[in-house]
Amino acid sequence: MFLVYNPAAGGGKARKLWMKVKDLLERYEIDCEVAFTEKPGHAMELSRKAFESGHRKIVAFGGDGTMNEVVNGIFLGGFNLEEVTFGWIPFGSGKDWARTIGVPLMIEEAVKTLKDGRVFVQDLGVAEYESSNGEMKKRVFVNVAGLFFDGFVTHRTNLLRKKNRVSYFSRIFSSIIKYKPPVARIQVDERVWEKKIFSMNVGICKYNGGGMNQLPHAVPDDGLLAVTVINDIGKIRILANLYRVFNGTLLEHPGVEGYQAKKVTVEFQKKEPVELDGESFWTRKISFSVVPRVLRVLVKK
Ligand SMILES: Nc1ncnc2c1ncn2[C@@H]1O[C@H](COP(=O)(O)OP(=O)(O)OP(=O)(O)O)[C@@H](O)[C@H]1O
Repeated sequence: MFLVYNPAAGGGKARKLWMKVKDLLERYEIDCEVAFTEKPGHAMELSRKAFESGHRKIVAFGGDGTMNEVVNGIFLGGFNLEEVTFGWIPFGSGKDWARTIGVPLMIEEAVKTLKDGRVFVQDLGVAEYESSNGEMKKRVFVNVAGLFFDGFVTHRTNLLRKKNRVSYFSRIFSSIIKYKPPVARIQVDERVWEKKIFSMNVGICKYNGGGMNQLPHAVPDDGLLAVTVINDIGKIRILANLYRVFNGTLLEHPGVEGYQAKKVTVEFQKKEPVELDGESFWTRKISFSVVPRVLRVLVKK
């Protein structure tokens, strides 16, 4: 087994937990090679190298961003994802992927799952987008992608030096005030619209932003992308209905549309921030598709 350990996860708190994780790995007799990430993007390189040197069980310690990089390392390396079994010890602000698929959120139980868990095979999201120099790029996502307000707020929170629930929620509120919904052209399978949208998510799983249920209709292994479109219903209504992302009733609001689709394309009039599993970048055009049941993940029995 190969462990990619992100010491920067959880605002750097992960670094202090290494001895605890090491003890747990020994206690559960899990034999593994470990590598620490040294910079953003490094987890991708480490997982690709682990595959090349023969590892087929690749595990990460970190948040959704670390898992995203570990999976992208294998996918963008051109290797067959189905040959790998991924494991995850979730840590950090986003344990959102874990919430849907059943990876334990507590460290000890997550370590134990690496030993005695069962394999769950889920779909994989694929994003193809125009990069800043006009080149088309491809990246996969394991959990949720966010556009419009979701892309904007993720971009702004990623710039925060100190990340905790208070700074995160104050960023959400200040972003709601600041955000100006743009007009965009959206295609969800055969349906096409050109309109102002407040926020949009495309995902394999349900949660993002640290426990917000943005895609209550997502089924991780149905071969489809779940899509939520929040129309431009006005900031007062947005604030008054914010509770719906916490109690799973988002789609019950008449201003919110839910779809299941195989292909989604969004074209903005100018570059806008978009996020994939919490990692943000700017693009003018992005398409999403899905590879059904290809990602093998260890989850609780
Ligand atoms: N050694 C490092 N120093 C700084 N950043 C790193 C390092 N290793 C990895 N990273 C970056 O840390 C970021 C956060 O990782 P991850 O999402 O797993 O944790 P997190 O605590 O949930 O993150 P966040 O709170 O930033 O959302 C990723 O963008 C990753 O590329």
